[in-house]
Amino acid sequence: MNTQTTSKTPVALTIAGSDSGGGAGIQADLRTFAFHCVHGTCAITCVTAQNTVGVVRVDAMPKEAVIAQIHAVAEDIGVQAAKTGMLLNQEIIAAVAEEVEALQIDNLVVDPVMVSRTGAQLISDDAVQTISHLLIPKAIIVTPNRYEAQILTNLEINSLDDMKAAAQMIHRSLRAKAVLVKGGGMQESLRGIDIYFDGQNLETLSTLQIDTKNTHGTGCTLSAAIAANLAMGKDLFTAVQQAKDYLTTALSHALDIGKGHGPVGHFFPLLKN
Ligand SMILES: Nc1ncnc2c1ncn2[C@@H]1O[C@H](COP(=O)(O)OP(=O)(O)OP(=O)(O)O)[C@@H](O)[C@H]1O
Ligand SMILES: Cc1ncc(COP(=O)(O)O)c(N)n1
Repeated sequence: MNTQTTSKTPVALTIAGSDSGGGAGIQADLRTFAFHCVHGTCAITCVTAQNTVGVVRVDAMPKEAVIAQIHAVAEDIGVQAAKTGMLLNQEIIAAVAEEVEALQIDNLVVDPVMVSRTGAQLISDDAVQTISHLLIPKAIIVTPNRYEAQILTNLEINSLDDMKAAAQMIHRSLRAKAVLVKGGGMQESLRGIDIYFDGQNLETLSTLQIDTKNTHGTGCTLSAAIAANLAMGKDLFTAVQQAKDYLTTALSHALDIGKGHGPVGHFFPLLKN
């Protein structure tokens, strides 16, 4: 028996909430890391009771517990890249921002989970301010959806030009190193088109539009795939492009489970047909 362990295994950390339905949050992130051959570690910020129809209940972890999880991973295993998802409240966001600064985690992908695809705000106004001012400046990239980009900029976003203006404003006024404004919440002709801006390059990333109601976990999967690619040492734009390809394939293999929006499917590398 070969007892050697694999050396130089890339490690990624997700700091996010648990989704009991397994479609989004920590569960989607760890699955995405695994399908990139990246070892996944996690710091759970909150536990949601949710399914394909909606969120029934959310219980926050104490901020000390969140920090202890990050510490335990960082001081022993090390972290090549991290992503944040649902951070829930101001205390957790501020503590996470302080910790990533102290640990000098440079490859930090911030998915600013604030508003659902349907436009409902998921966190308090205070928490929005804390994400904007404490966390986004520490990110290598921030990935707002349409509504999150609207909140971060106070712009109405209805067109591709609006998405571009928002990406540029988030870069400039919130000091985000790079921005990906996602188009999943746009009208049908723009769905699946994302705008990338890193201060120099303004790129439009478009893919096949997938006609499915099973879109739960798209944002989590995309940001986790970016973090996985960064953990493997890819440059930022390549990491984003390849993550987008992964997400599009996962979306085209989405799982038709539950009564609502089923999760994107990650099993495609294992499927024969
Ligand atoms: N129908 C679709 N076809 C192809 N790509 C899509 C489709 N819907 C969303 N996407 C892509 O999914 C990714 C996530 O975008 P979205 O705007 O849905 O983010 P989100 O709101 O954070 O996700 P979620 O709906 O999971 O909360 C983006 O790359 C977006 O372009
Ligand atoms: C615990 C948790 N985290 C994040 C999301 C958003 O998921 P997504 O934007 O990928 O659908 C969610 N529904 N639940």
